[in-house]
Formats: sequence, C-alpha cells, structure tokens
Amino acid sequence: MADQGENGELPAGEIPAEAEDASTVQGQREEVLEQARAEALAVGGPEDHLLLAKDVVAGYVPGVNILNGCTLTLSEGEVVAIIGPNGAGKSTLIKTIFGLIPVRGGDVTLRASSIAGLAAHSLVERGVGYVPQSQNVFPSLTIEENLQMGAFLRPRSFAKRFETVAGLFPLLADRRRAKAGSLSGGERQMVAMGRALMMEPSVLLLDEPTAGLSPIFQEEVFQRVKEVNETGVSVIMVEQNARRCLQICDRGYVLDQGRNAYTGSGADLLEDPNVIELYLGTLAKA
Ligand SMILES: Nc1ncnc2c1ncn2[C@@H]1O[C@H](COP(=O)(O)OP(=O)(O)OP(=O)(O)O)[C@@H](O)[C@H]1O
Repeated sequence: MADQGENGELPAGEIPAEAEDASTVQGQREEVLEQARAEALAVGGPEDHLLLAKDVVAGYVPGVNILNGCTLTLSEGEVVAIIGPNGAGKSTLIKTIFGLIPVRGGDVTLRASSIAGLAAHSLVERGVGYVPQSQNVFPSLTIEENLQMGAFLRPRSFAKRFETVAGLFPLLADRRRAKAGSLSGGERQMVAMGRALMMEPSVLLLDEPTAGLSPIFQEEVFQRVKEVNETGVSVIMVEQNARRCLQICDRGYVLDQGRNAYTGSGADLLEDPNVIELYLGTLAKA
C-alpha cells in the first residue's frame, strides 16, 4: 500500500489502495474475458446445437455496442442460465436472440438456420417462446384472454393447449376469469410463462423470471421452470438470483461487459473460486 501524507493525501502518481484493488480486479476480469472469448468461439458450428448465438455484437444506440462478441449454445433438453453483474448485457443477449434487437455482428441460429433479423412472430412460429422481465401480462384481460393472446397464431388449438398448460400451472384454470392485473407478481409470472407456452415452443427464453418476487415465489418459479423443462422444453434464463439458478440449471454463462467470462455446468460454476470471488459474492446475496 502507498504511504500517505499527514493529511491522508497520497504522493503524486500513487494509486489509493482501493483503486489499486479495483484495477487489479478489472485487470483480472480483462484477462478472463479474453481467454473466455477464445474458448467460447471453439464451440463448433450451427449443426452442433439446437440454438447457437455465436460472437454476437448488438446494441441499442448506433455506434454503441452492448454485446461485444457473446457466444452461447443450447442443446435439446437443457436449462441454461445467463448470470453476471448489473449491466453486463444479459437481458440484451436474450432480447437479441429473440430478434428484438438487431444483430450487428455474429449470428444466431436455430436448428442450424439463421434466425438473426427475423421478427419475433417468426421466431414464435419456429418454436421460440419469450417471457420479458416486466409488463409481461395484459393486466386488463383475464387469465384466459391472456392465454388466448399467446395462442393467436393457432386459435383453434386453444382449448387443447390450455388444458396442457393449466396442467403445469393449475392457477391458470382455477382463476381463468380473474383479471391478470389483480394477481400477485408471482401469479403474473405464471400467466406470462403459460402464455409463452401456448404455442408449444421447443425453446423458452426467460428474462429474470424471479425479479421482484418474494423468496417463496422465487422458489416456485424455479420449480415450475424445471417442470416445464421436463416436458421437453429447452430453456435459456437470465437470472439475478445467480446461486439458486446455477443449482437448477444444466449449464451457465457468466457475462461481463457484454462478453463471455465463464462457462460451465451449474455445479462447476458454483464451486469455481474465481466465479465466486468476481461474480457470485455480491450477486448471490440478493
Ligand atoms: N433500451 C435501451 N436503450 C439503451 N441502452 C440500454 C437499453 N436497455 C439496456 N441498455 C443498456 O445496456 C446495458 C446492458 O443492459 P442489460 O439490461 O442487458 O443488462 P443486464 O446484464 O441484464 O443487467 P440488469 O440485471 O441490470 O438488467 C446497460 O448499460 C443498459 O443501460
């Protein structure tokens, strides 16, 4: 640590200890990100994965990239988690996969066909469901009407599909005439997931499904995600409750500054000292 003067000032050119610590952590992160990018790019081609987002560059404002080359793969039957610090680009990645943000570089493929640049409804037709983090139900519509909106591309299959989806989320049948706006946050999340499942997706994208929920409801959401997955739906979920999410997922991606930082099985990431030190420490306490 640098010696300090009488008034606590530092000699010119000296870096305060906290800043030194911060720059060491930043340096560690940069090294990790460089190495992770190289590893992530060695994932094989589109034909090797159900879904592949490879070296994706994307952003909201012209000239400003939020994702600086992110790579993620999803195999049939997997639950894959995306975790990382606030602002790392987790939601941006999931929105880019769902076509809500244009792909500026790299590609996103589903069953070996590029889906980059396709509109969201085309992705729904191809079997991709998406549940946004907020405003994910129509509050003035009933539960049943919300689910009808989810089946708008196949209205004739509504009754049959409703039965299946309500089998996973009994609340949807029990309170089908209740306005979605009258439900609790956790219940709304069930409606939002149910709606996304009405089109019988093979891939479900969930953006922070437990955000703002009490621990009991968070746990319920995690359990429901597992149950949905057991019906054959592959899941990519962004999560702020990183530790719990890594416990239930097959694999996880830690994003940092719009890039891959760590990838591994949920169990491996939970035990990785670097992940714990750099990413799980503060995140996991939430
Ligand atoms: N609509 C938008 N327009 C411009 N910038 C945006 C927009 N949405 C997000 N951003 C910026 O993109 C960056 C990444 O945001 P993103 O929501 O993907 O982060 P995140 O990793 O999901 O973190 P958090 O958990 O805080 O949501 C942030 O700097 C954010 O300010």
